[in-house]
Amino acid sequence: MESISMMGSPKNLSESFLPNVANGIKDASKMTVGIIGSGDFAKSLTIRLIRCGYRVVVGSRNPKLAAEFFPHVVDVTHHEDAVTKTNIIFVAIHREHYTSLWDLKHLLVGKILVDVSNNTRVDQYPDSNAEYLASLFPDSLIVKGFNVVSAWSLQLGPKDASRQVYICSNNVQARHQVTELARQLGFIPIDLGPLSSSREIENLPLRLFTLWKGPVVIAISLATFFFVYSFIRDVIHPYVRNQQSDFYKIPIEIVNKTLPIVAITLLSLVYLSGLIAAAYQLYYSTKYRRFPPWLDSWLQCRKQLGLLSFFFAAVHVAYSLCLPMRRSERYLFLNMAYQQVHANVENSWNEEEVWRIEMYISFGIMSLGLLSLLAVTSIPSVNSALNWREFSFIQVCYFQNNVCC
Ligand SMILES: NC(=O)C1=CN([C@@H]2O[C@H](COP(=O)(O)OP(=O)(O)OC[C@H]3O[C@@H](n4cnc5c(N)ncnc54)[C@H](OP(=O)(O)O)[C@@H]3O)[C@@H](O)[C@H]2O)C=CC1
Ligand SMILES: [Cu+2]
Repeated sequence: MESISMMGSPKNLSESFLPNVANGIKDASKMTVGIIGSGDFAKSLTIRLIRCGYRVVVGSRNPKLAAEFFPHVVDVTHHEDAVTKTNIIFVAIHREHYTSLWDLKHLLVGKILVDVSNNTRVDQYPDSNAEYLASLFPDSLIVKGFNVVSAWSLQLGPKDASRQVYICSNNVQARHQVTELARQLGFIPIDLGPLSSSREIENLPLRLFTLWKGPVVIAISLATFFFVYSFIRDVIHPYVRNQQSDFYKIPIEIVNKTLPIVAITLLSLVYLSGLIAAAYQLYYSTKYRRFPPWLDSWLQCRKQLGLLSFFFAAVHVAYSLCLPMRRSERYLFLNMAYQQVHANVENSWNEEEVWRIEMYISFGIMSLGLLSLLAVTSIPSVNSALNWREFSFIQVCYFQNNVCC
């Protein structure tokens, strides 16, 4: 697989555009990177490259028009001109337009073409976009990469959380050079080997989205169910039985009753999948048996379930903090005070009740604190900064202290 020959001049290739790791970013100013296309991705990539000290040449069908949207230091020119000026070219156009580059075939021999394209559906075409590009330009060195970052996060710069880029190519040297370029741009490149991995890489951004689908549907269903349940129990039931109108409870009290139940149910789903997986392994007395598909996908979306649980818990806290501010609460309080005066009760302090509420609030705040720790450690950049022991310590800590109001 690694045998595609370097048709151009390999010596030239490695010397001309990528910095020696030891030379670092300083050398980037001498290098020119080409981009075909002048769309959103091309613009954002250009900005990132310039910030990191690279020179950029953009190839467009209409350079005059396109130049207006690029910084003046960028050389915006025709496709032919652009590809002759550099050895590494990002193909920032959609798959359907790859054939429009056919006439440049002789100019692209031995050059690195980086395919950044995405599809709209998983396995949309029989071959991956990168493999298709490779079939059109068999004498070029095709590298797949950068498709998992959005144009938006490209512009935001290296502080943004989505820093991982997956890279693959049949040519080891080309792969290495694009990997190094990604690193210079502040990304964390992940080498996925030969070009056959490109299908997987192209499906990644689409799959990431599907990981949220199930948990979001579950959260919405749970929220609807518990909202309706609380509504019937706390509003409809007193109304039917005693003609007592408690409809004012709908926007805050009923919602605030639903939120923690959903949060705790989602969190229990996170841990339940792990327990079932452990039971499954114990039952078959092996770690090396594949989980059934439903359990597999459940295990994969634990992080999303956990983050949704955190979301519901955080909103619940905000609602709870607002409870005493309500006018209804004030009326109820005044009415109670009046009744107390009427009944000639001077002090209604109930020590047991006081302690119960104090503990209840304290545990609630504590569990939110731990849940936020759990949520923060699930962010990839934080997660990768923790070692295995630190991570499992936080997990166990939470599991043992988990309480809900
Ligand atoms: N936008 C994003 O966030 C991301 C985009 N991508 C990928 O990057 C690629 C470009 O995306 P994006 O910049 O958003 O797309 P745009 O539609 O914004 O731009 C595509 C560019 O392709 C060129 N083009 C359009 N039609 C043709 C044609 N018939 N023949 C040749 N060139 C044509 C145009 O450049 P000109 O007129 O100058 O020739 C146009 O600016 C896609 O493959 C996409 O999947 C990947 C990750 C994220
Ligand atoms: Cu609570």
